[in-house]
Amino acid sequence: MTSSDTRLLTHSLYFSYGNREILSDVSLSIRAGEMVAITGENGSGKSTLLELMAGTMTPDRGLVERSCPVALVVQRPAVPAELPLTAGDVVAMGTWRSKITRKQRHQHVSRALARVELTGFEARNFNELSGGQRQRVLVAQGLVQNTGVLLLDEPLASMDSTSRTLIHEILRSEVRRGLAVMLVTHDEDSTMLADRSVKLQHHRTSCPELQLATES
Ligand SMILES: Nc1ncnc2c1ncn2[C@@H]1O[C@H](COP(=O)(O)OP(=O)(O)OP(=O)(O)O)[C@@H](O)[C@H]1O
Repeated sequence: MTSSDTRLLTHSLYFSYGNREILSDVSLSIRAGEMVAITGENGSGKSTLLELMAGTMTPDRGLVERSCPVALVVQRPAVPAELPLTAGDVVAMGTWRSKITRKQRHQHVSRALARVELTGFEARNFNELSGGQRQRVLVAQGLVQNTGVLLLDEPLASMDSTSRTLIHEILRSEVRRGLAVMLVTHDEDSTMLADRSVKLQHHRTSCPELQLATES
């Protein structure tokens, strides 16, 4: 790690699906108390990059360094429609690392659902919620993990403006408390809210601030 408050670092990542190159020489980092937006066209490799950073996929070449546990909030979780998982179950999945009692687990889940304004939704079937409500449940699952890094894959995609504002406020408040947040987004407001943004293009990252610095 280059600096003591760096939470996650990627060194020259390369990744291909078969012989199709997706990421080439991607290096980036995120510090404690920082929010970074990852942008780029559909298919540019944003979700793949998050999976590599979270460790749920392995790069072909390059290195990911993590100074703390990392939570990943995926875009669409693999919850089969016939599996009767409740919103509470989905949030509780985020507590698997914690050695806590059943009662404490229940309290953590209720608190996380209350934060995303879904109090009383605990016993509701996850697959019967609206798209925006499901996304709020997933954000709650990310928050309940209490990690040092939170990676979110398009967390606001199906949300109305009230929910977007709520999630923005929650994320900013977590960042103020020292969380490192990296979110994939196509949403201008989220990009504006981030401390910096990194664009994936032609398999690589382009960093607007660095480009401006070299142009001037
Ligand atoms: N399991 C897979 N096998 C083969 N190709 C894949 C697989 N997953 C993704 N891809 C391909 O890799 C490329 C990058 O996908 P990825 O989902 O990382 O992009 P993205 O930038 O997150 O896209 P979007 O903005 O549409 O969510 C796409 O062309 C996609 O079709």
